[in-house]
Amino acid sequence: MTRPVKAAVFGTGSWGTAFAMVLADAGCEVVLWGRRQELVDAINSGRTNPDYFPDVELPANIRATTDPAEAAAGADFTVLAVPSQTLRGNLAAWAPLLAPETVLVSLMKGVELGTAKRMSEVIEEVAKVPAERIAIVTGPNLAAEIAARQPAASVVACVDEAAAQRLQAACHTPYFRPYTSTDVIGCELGGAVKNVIGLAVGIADGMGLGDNTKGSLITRGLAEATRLGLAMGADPLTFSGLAGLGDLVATCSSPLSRNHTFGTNLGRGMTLEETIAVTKQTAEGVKSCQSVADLARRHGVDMPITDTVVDIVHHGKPTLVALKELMGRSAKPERR
Ligand SMILES: NC(=O)c1ccc[n+]([C@@H]2O[C@H](COP(=O)([O-])OP(=O)(O)OC[C@H]3O[C@@H](n4cnc5c(N)ncnc54)[C@H](O)[C@@H]3O)[C@@H](O)[C@H]2O)c1
Ligand SMILES: O=P(O)(O)OC[C@H](O)CO
Repeated sequence: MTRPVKAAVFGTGSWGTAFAMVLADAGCEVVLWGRRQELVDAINSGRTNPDYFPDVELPANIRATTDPAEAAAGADFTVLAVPSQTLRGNLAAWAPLLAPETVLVSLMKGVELGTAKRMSEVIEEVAKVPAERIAIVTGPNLAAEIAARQPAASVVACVDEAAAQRLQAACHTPYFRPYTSTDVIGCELGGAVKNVIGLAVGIADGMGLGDNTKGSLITRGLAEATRLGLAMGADPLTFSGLAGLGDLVATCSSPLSRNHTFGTNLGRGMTLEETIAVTKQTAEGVKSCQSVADLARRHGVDMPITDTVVDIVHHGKPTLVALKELMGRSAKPERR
C-alpha cells in the first residue's frame, strides 16, 4: 500500500488555507504552519480558520502547527503562501528544516523589491535547491471561491515536467483542475503583472469609468505582460492561458480581488495611507508594481500602464492627470 502524499503549507492566510483544503480534498496529509498560536489552536480545535473562512469546515486531514520543523518534516511538497516581500527572510529560517527531496511550491504572485527577483529565483537562492525541485501554482484562483469549492482551473509549472505532474496529481480535485506547464518564467510573470493591471482596472472602476476602459486596460495589460515575458525568455502563449488572460479576467472582474479593490479605493479618491489602512489582506501589486517596472527597465521593455500605476501608487500622481498622460502618448501600431 502506498502512503498518502504529505504536504506542508507555510501560511494560514486566505490562499494558504484554501490551497491546503485543495490538497486535503485531493487526498494529501496536510500540515499548515501559522505564526499565531491562537489561530493554530482555533484551526485544530474548531476545524475552521476563523480569521479568513469562519464558515468553511476544514477537512479532517489538515492540522496546524506553529512549529516549522514539525510542518516541514517528511513533506513531499512544501508550499509557500506568505507575502512575497517576506519570503526571503522566512525561507532563510525554514531552509535547514526542509525534507531532503521535497518539492518547494510557490503560491505567491509577487516580485521581490530591490532585487526584482521572481519568487522561484528567491527560493532557489535561499533554499539552495535546483530549479527541478521548485514549482509554482497560478491562475484564476480567488481563494474564497476555491474555499467554497467552486470550479476553477489552474496551472502548476516546473521546469521538470515530471515534478509538475506529481504536483498536478496531488492537487487535482473535482472542483480544482490543474494543468501542467514548464514555463515557470511566463507563469510567474503572468501572476505578478495581473496584480498591477488589477490595480489599474480598480482605479478606473473607482473613477467611474466603464467597460471599454476595462477591456482596453486588460488587453493592453496583457500586451505588457507578454512583451516582458518575451524579453525574459517566457513562452508568449503562456500569457493567453490561465496564468495570463485567465487570471487577468478573474482579478479585473472580481470584488474579491484585493488588488482590484485596492485600486478601486484609490480611484474613488482615498489616499494611499487610507487605502492601506482598510486593506486587511495582501495586495501584492502595491509593492510589486515597482519591481515589475524595474524588470521592464532592465529588459528595455515599454510598460506604460505599469508605470502609470507606480506613479499613482508611489508618487502620488493624481489619477486624472495619470489617465490624461496615458491616453496622450503617441499613437502606434497594436503589434510591434
Ligand atoms: N488570496 C487569493 O485569492 C490568492 C490566490 C492566488 C495567489 N495568491 C497569492 O498568495 C500569496 C499569499 O496571499 P494570501 O492571499 O494568502 O494573503 P493573506 O494576506 O490572506 O495571508 C498572508 C499570510 O501570511 C502571513 N504573514 C504576513 N506577514 C508575514 C510575515 N512577515 N512572516 C510570515 N507570515 C506572514 C499572514 O499572517 C497570513 O497568514 C500572495 O502572493 C498572493 O498574491 C492569493
Ligand atoms: O486578491 P488578489 O488580487 O490577490 O487576487 C487573487 C488571485 O491572485 C486571483 O487569481
